[in-house]
Amino acid sequence: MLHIRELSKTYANGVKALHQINLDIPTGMFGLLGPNGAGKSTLMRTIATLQDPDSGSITLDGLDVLNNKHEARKQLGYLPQDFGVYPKESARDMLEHFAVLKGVLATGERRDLVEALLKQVNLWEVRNQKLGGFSGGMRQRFGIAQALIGQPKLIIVDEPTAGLDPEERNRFLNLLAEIGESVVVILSTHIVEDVTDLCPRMAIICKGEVRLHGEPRESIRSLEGKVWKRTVAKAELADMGKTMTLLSTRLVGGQTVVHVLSDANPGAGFEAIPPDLEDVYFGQLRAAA
Ligand SMILES: Nc1ncnc2c1ncn2[C@@H]1O[C@H](COP(=O)(O)OP(=O)(O)OP(=O)(O)O)[C@@H](O)[C@H]1O
Repeated sequence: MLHIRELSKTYANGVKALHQINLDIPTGMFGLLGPNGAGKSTLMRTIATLQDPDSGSITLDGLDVLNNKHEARKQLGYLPQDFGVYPKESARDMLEHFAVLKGVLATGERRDLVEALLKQVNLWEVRNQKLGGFSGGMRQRFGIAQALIGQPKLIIVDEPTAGLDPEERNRFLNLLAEIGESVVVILSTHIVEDVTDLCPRMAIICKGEVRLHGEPRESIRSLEGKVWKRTVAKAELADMGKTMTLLSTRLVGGQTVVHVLSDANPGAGFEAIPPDLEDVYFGQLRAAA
């Protein structure tokens, strides 16, 4: 279990990236959802002990992470947003190298570990190919393999599915879900579906603050009967925005479809629809605006 208490960070340029963040994150997949600039990467890097907060604490199964960074690093695996690889190295050689860095020094043990990891992330067949020729999905799965070295209790994955095609994305998320059966996995993303599909618990973070913390299903339930849909002419939108709480506006088959948040029917032509996590997310972003 990971506990984050009152974590705050203001950068030298005055940007308040984290403001008194409190989160409790149990074993399993935890989705950290937020728009660009919300503070997700700052939070991920802070949990990964790569940067210091101004104040606050983080404990992992009782270990004070910020004051025992060396010990904490042994217990965590991190796949950063901009995970770079040496393009001329093979997957196996590079993983061997990471294993050495993580202290797996005995040759036989390391060989067995690398083999097991490559099989786990489904890269065994391509183990001798150069990383430079890997697709985005293969690279991300390789990134997970390196994060798993040392059997970490906590895996931090920062925006891993951006740029992956649907098949690769599914494959990657299934792999994460499998891993999430036994360890804490924090998945930071701005893609709502990633969280809907996978995460029994989540938080929405915006402008450095936690806006919502709980179970996606519960949050969706709290909007039942309050989300309304209508197809509108573009010219109507500006006026609607003045009188109604617009959650989202989307082009569907060439027509603009709006979702509106309202306790009662907001007007002629609206129909009540079952809410989804996107409605929850946009509702929170609007409230934070
Ligand atoms: N080193 C830095 N110095 C100054 N400001 C920073 C620094 N790193 C991030 N910021 C700012 O802090 C805020 C939070 O950034 P952060 O990268 O944590 O957000 P994010 O949710 O990960 O966004 P993205 O999805 O765009 O990566 C942003 O306003 C960003 O511009």
